Amino acid sequence: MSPLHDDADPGKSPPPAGGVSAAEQELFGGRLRYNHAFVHHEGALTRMTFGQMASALPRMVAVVLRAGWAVDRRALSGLVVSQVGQGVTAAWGLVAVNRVLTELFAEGPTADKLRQSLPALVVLAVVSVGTALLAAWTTAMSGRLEPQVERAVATDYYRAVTGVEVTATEQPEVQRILEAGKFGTDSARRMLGLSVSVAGVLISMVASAVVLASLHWALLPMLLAIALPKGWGAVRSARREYFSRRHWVDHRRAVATLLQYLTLPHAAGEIRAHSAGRLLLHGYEEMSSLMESEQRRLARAQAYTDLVAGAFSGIASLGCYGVLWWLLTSGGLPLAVGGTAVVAIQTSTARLRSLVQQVNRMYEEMLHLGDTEEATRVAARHAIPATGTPLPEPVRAVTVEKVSFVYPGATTPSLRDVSVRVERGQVTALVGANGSGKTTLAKILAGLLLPTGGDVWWEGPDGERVGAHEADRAGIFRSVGLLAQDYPQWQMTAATNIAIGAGDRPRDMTRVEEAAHAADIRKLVEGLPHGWDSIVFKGYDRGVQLSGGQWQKLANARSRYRDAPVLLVDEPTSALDPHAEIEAFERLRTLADGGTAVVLITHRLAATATADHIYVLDHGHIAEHGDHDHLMARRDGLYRAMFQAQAAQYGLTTPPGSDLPRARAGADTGHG
Ligand SMILES: Nc1ncnc2c1ncn2[C@@H]1O[C@H](COP(=O)(O)OP(=O)(O)OP(=O)(O)O)[C@@H](O)[C@H]1O
Repeated sequence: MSPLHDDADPGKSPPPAGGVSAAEQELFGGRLRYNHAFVHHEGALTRMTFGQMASALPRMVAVVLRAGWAVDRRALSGLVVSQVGQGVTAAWGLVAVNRVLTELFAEGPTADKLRQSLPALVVLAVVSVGTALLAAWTTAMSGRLEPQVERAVATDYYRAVTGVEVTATEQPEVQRILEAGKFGTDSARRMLGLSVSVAGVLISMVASAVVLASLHWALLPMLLAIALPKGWGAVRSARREYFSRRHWVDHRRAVATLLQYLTLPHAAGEIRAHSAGRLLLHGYEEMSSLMESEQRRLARAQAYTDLVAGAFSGIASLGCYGVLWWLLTSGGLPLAVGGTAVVAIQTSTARLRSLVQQVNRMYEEMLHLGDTEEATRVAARHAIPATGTPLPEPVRAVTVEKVSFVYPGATTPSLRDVSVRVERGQVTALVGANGSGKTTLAKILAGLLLPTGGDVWWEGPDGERVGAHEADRAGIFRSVGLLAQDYPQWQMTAATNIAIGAGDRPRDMTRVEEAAHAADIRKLVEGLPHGWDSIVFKGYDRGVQLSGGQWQKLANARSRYRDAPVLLVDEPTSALDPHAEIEAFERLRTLADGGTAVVLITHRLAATATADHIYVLDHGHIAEHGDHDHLMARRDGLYRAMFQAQAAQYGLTTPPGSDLPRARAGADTGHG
């Protein structure tokens, strides 16, 4: 029996040997730790000494402030003014305390001393009201600014990420950097909040320091001596936490995935029918308990660091009060000044405690924000070029010429020396066994992948042509409608599911309805209680559940709505019933007859019988091509063998030499 299936309480079981849980081993095939990239990243970070980090902090604060300045200058200016104001009130408060103490410690009757100290007491009261008002202003302004800064940083990041070449996102290193950047977008918000309060505390501490130094110069270094060990401890703990988080990122993601599956509507049936829930939940418990052991390790290390920092800070406080004692007894400091110094040291150490906590968090947020910055930089480096040679107008044909393609990290090419011609007014079919390269070729035609060898030529009416490598890629995307094999199911309205096919154009409901009609889904959508505004996901108020085939029709409508000269459809009928399937293929034929270049990828060879040209892929190269009759005439041909195998399923195999059965679509339309 697998270790995952015993009834032991995973929370109580000891950490597994080698740090790999049975769940990790069984569900994910081994240890999930951020190794290669982590080491690389850590290398860069460990070079960042305390001093380097101290200088990086203002730079990151500047990033956040710049974003704040760009989105809401008034709120940012309000924040700065209120913070400086609070520093000034803190200094005034100390000066007023000093006045009050000086008056109270002076010679004379108590009533006189109280009267003399009254103005300073009034100043103290005004200062505290002023501080409260300024604090309220700070809260209002930062509440206004923080979400805007988060939005600005997140928008920059996601804009950059969605513009990255698909090939680059296939590189694990790039993928990880882009993924890590996700965590820093809300760090920008927290960073701003923390920067504001850290700035507030710092300003009031500087104000206290100035007042202290003006009372006696020796008091200032003492305050620093108390502060430094705590600062060191904070940075050390934050770095440790950050490294741990990076190291465990894959493990965390896997645990989150396990939980996600448990509530995923798509998986609900299998989870129950296959009893997968128990396995997943047990896996979750076991993997989380491994993370808990890491949390315990971190807590122990942090406690130790806090102890060391606290000890040094305590020794410094002791020294500070000793010097104060000595100054008072030796007559170097008046008693009233000593009293003020005690108040200043007390308030400063309280502020210091909160400063340390906030700097600690700020430091960690800074590292995450740094990841977002790095992700945005890497995304820019791998971005799809924004410019290029415009495509000929109108496009008449696309020629794939001696194209090879190797996926990043792959050892063998997925396409080898492939040449294909796609013309408007024709249906071009790509067929072949699983993994033979059809989808890869479609992605290359769509401009999503650039060939590693050869090129794809976009041809105009007079034979002028532009290669995909130097072409304006946005122009290629505009010229292609795509129905991918694993098309997305947008959990939005039915109308959006079609209109999102042309996200670069304003929505045109008449065309949405036409596209839906062409894909045989219009009647169904219009019959829903909320029609086009129905959300095609059950979790919402206006939510409805579509069947697999209905989803596929919606996706078909989407690719139609794009209304591009080239339409690439990858298994467009895999979920359709036989009648719907035949109709769908007939509609593709009609579309081609109307002037579209239709590229059809399918395993339903009855449909390819009507195609104008068929390319048969085998292990990444074109093994055969021609029309249906031509390919069927090849006695030992791959296409013929596949066609016969499919026909045999229906008991339609004919004796050698006799005519092979024709597909209904082909027979009906007379093509092929
Ligand atoms: N993102 C990827 N990274 C690495 N290799 C890939 C990737 N996508 C596909 N491949 C590999 O490229 C080869 C061709 O895959 P492709 O998806 O193009 O085949 P296909 O002909 O469309 O298959 P199917 O009929 O199963 O859809 C396969 O060996 C596959 O493993």
